[in-house]
Amino acid sequence: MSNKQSNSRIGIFGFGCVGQGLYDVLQTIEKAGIEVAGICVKDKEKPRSLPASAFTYNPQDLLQDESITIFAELISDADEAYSIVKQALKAGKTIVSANKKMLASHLPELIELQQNYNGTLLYEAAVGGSIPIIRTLESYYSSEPLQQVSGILNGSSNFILSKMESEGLSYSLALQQAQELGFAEADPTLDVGGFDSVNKLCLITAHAFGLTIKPEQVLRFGIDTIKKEDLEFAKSMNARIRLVASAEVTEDNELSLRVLPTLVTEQQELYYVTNETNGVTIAPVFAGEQFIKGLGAGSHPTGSAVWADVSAALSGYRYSYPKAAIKTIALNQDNKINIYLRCVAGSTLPEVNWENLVKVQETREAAYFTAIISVHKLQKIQSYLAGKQIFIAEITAEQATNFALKFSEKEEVVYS
Ligand SMILES: NC(=O)C1=CN([C@@H]2O[C@H](COP(=O)(O)OP(=O)(O)OC[C@H]3O[C@@H](n4cnc5c(N)ncnc54)[C@H](OP(=O)(O)O)[C@@H]3O)[C@@H](O)[C@H]2O)C=CC1
Ligand SMILES: N[C@@H](CC=O)C(=O)O
Repeated sequence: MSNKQSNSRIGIFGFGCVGQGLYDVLQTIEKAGIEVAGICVKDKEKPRSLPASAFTYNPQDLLQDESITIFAELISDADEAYSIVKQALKAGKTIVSANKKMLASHLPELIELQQNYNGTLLYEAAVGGSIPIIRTLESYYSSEPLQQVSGILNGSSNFILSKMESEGLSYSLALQQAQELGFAEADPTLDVGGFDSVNKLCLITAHAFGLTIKPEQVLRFGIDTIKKEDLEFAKSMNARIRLVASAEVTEDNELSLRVLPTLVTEQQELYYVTNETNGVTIAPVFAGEQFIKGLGAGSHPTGSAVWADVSAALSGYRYSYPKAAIKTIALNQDNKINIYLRCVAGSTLPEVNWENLVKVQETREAAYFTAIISVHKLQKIQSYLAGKQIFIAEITAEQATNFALKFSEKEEVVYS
């Protein structure tokens, strides 16, 4: 067995929730054999759990230290993370990152840098926290075509939805708890607005389908406008609302991507995924559907995923992006979905060739619609709808019918 790990020195960028988690894991695992060479942080005034001598405030102190074998980039600043990772890769070094925002924004360039300079970049912790999803797609499903990869990829949103649903917490109190527990991003809009799930979906798509997609290309609605009425609607359908990210191959053999609040029923695994847990379904063409569930955020679960990458990288593991070499699929967002839409009473919806747009119910405060719309058309009005207190969830055709049946004053709304 290789004894490569016994002489390894690691440089850690960031000592927040994840950085501390990795540090704890390294201290606890006997024979980890990794020496922490230094930790780079930003705030000189912050109280720390380690002596001041463990820290530096200048990234170059680590990046230019020739004795360091491997880096872990675990900071909350995506721009600075990009510059750290780029410099490390250009020097042909090995670096593990948890920064999905940075990774999804620069993936094609980061893949090229690894090829050009023979560096290594791993990022299991960036998707699904402790769930080994990237390595499963990359290594185990390197050659089998996949039909779908979908699931809950954001711990904070799931925590908020669970707490509102099971404990009746307000949205703002549940968000505050997610922040206090270290699950939320420095800017929680990334979590509740669905951006974080989009970034993770882009990373999944590169490994599962061989496509590098820009985050802006993905349809995205979050849970930031949710109200208790929406949870009551879901309950009346014997369902729960989950923020679901999905990459699926359509009937025309093209790839459709979206992040949407979605009604899930007791028959679906995602119904039972609660709090900061994430859950991902992989549907390979031959193997049959599989479901992986695990803690999607938090200090030690994420630290564990970083350590798994550090350990694998030190044994010579690197991603090969096997599906990119095959690249038989293109992105197409023309597939149609059924949606539930709640808006302020009297609001005007944009005219985008809705199909079956039905105003199911109107109260003094809100109007409730169901409709069919293509992913592409919904994406076109995504920015128009933002900021208008509109909540959208994907539902099934059966749920749309059942919702309409509950109200006798069903009214068809026809646009051009
Ligand atoms: N929290 C989680 O559960 C998960 C987080 N991630 C990702 O991991 C990364 C870290 O998240 P998390 O630990 O929660 O964040 P925290 O906010 O808890 O910690 C961020 C750390 O980054 C440091 N930092 C920020 N900017 C700089 C900079 N310019 N130079 C050096 N250090 C800097 C901070 O320094 P200082 O201590 O001085 O403030 C702090 O130590 C993020 O990319 C996040 O998206 C991924 C999976 C799960
Ligand atoms: N903010 C993220 C942290 C892990 O990726 C989340 O809530 O999932």
